[in-house]
Order: sequence, then C-alpha cells, then structure tokens
Amino acid sequence: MYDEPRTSESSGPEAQKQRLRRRLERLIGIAATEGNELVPLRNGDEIFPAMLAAIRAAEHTVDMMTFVYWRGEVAHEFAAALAERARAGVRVRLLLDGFGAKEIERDLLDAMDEAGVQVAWFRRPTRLSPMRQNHRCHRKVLVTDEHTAFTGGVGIAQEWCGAARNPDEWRDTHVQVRGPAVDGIAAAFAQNWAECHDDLYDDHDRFTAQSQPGRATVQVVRGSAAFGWQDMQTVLRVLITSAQERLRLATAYFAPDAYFIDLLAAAARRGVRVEILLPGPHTDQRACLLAGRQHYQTLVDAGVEVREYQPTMLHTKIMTVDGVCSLIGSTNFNRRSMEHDEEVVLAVLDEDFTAELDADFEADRQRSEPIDPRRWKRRPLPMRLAEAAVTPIRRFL
Ligand SMILES: O=P(O)(O)OC[C@H](O)CO
Repeated sequence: MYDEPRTSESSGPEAQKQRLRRRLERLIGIAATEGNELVPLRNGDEIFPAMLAAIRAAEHTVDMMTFVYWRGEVAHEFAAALAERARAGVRVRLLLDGFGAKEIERDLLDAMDEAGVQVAWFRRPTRLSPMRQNHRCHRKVLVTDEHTAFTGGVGIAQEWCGAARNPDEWRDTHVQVRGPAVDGIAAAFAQNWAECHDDLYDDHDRFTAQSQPGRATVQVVRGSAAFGWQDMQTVLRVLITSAQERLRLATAYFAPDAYFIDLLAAAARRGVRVEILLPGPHTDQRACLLAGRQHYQTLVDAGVEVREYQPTMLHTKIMTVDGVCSLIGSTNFNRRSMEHDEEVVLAVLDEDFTAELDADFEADRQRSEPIDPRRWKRRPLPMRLAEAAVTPIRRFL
C-alpha cells in the first residue's frame, strides 16, 4: 500500500484537502466542484421540514428518489406536497425502490397518480429471495428546480421523525446542497430514472448554470450494483488509506468484507485515531449487527475505538477524515452498499462542514458504549454462536 512520506510541505489542512481531492479525482475520474453550500440537517425534526419546504417552493421540477417509503403522518405529508405541486403544473417525478418502498399506502399512490405525479418503481421483485433483493435503488435524493438538492440517510417514514430522544425516533443526518454539486446529485436520480421511464427529461428542465453560493469543494460519487471493483469502494479506500490523524465512521449497517476491516485496522496501526460508531440495542437489523460484531475483536486489537449507540437506532452514514473531509450520502459500510445497490455520496472537502459533522459525532459518541477489548474477548458462547449463525448470509448484508 502507498504510504506518503510526511514532510512539512505535505502536512496541514490545505495539503491534506488537495491530496484527497486529487486522489479522488484521478482514481474515480469525476472532477470535484467548488463553491458549494452545504447545510447539515440532523434528525427528522430538521430534515423533513427542510425537504418539504423545498418541495412546496418548487416552481418547475421536483425529482425525488427514496429507498424507504413506509408509513406515518410524514408519508402522507410528502405525498400531499408532491401531489399539490403536480396539480400546480410542476413536473414531479418520484422513483420508489421496489423492495424498500413496498409498504407505501395504496391510497397515497392513487392520490399522487391522480394529481399527475410521475411515479416509477425501481426493480420490483416478483418473489422474495436473497438474489432478488440485490440491485436495489438505495439512493436518497431530492432535487427541486434543478438548484437545491438533498441527500443523506433519511427514509420517508415515522421512524425518522423527531430528534433521537427515544427508541421511536431514529438518529440520522441529511444534507441540503446548493451549487454545482447539485448536478451530480441530479445525475444520480437521472441514471436510475432512465432505467424505469421512457422520458429522461422534458420541457420543464431548464438546464441553467449553477451558481456558487458557498465555499465547499464537493465530488459526487455514484455507486452501482456491479461485479468486481466499483467507485464506492474506491472512495472509501482512498479516504481510509489517506487518513493521517483521525478517521471517524458512523454507519447504520456495518458488515464489510475482510479487506475493508483490514484497511481500518491498518489505519489504526499506523497511528491514525480511528473511531467507529455503530447501532447497539435498538438496531432494526439484528443480522447486520451480529455480522459486524464478528469483526470487533480484530478492530479493537488494532487500536480502533468501536462504540455502540444506545438511545435509539443509529441510521447515519457519515465519515470524516482529519477534520478536512466528510463523506455523506446513502452508503452504508456494508457489502450491499459497496457491491449490490445503487448509491450516491458526497466527498466534501471543507473544514467547516466537517467540524459540524465531527461535533455531531462527538455528541453521539457521548451517548454510546465502548467495546472493551478484554471483556469482548470473554463474551459468552451464545453471543459468539449468534454471530457465527449469520455467516452464510453475510454477503447479502
Ligand atoms: O438501507 P437504509 O440504510 O436506507 O435503511 C433502511 C432500513 O433501515 C432498512 O431496515
């Protein structure tokens, strides 16, 4: 593995930002854009009002794609807002994943259809089997009037409402984006919409240039279901191997293959402070929790701090590196996100945005329990057996 010699010229925040930018640009082949404005949104209490306000303010287009569209008042609010804009003459497109959104209420679909919302389904599985659950549209994207975009972890369901005050209010982070990076997020929508609908664009799309309202440099990376290596793996690989001082990872689903466990352990062994925050007792995917726990010993032995979040389900998908770079989007740290599903993430090179995510991470860390290496080594046999039991399905998690 390439380890860059550290000199005074190659250290410092600016040098690290430039190093990360050039590595990501040349290894992924997508240019980063400058002048983006990013607003982090914490939990449903901040995320949903901002998204609904953007929909209600749209005058030309609303493009929304989601993996989860389940139940609750918020599901009705989104459907009503989308339908209202469609009735007002706005071109409204909603792309639902055929597996993740199958719980959507029929009445909401009928009401949106009647109002003129173009609803498309991404790969509806005809039967449930592990193989047919692959190639899901796991991206979470909202773009309004081509100039405001949202992405991150949130699903449209009651579970995400509130502010992580109790187990009924999941913890999540989303981001509102304005600036040139909106094009990359819009392209993530377009790529999946193209597979499900005859029209890629129409007269409502104006294709006007993006302004530069902020200071963040952002590279938008799309991941797609694929055999072999893919860009989502490259982003994660570059950030982990480039970290010099501190790497923080908060993820809803932690079930990577051994290669990525080794990368994290190697980062800790070369002196990087690696902190990983994962769901704990309130996970909604116990099999995934167990698959992740199989790796705790390797990680803590290497010096990685592993913690489980206690108050509620932790659904964030965040990475920060050296206080200068953040990763935020739909990607979990599991094989589904790295190999099986459609994803989109923003690699953000900006100290201010990263500081906000780091502060959130620290607040979440305070509400978590650390894995103690010596106690973990002595965990009871039933726990070990439960972890071993999920081994046959690990590649689907
Ligand atoms: O797959 P995610 O990360 O969007 O999460 C969705 C739900 O948690 C699935 O249980």
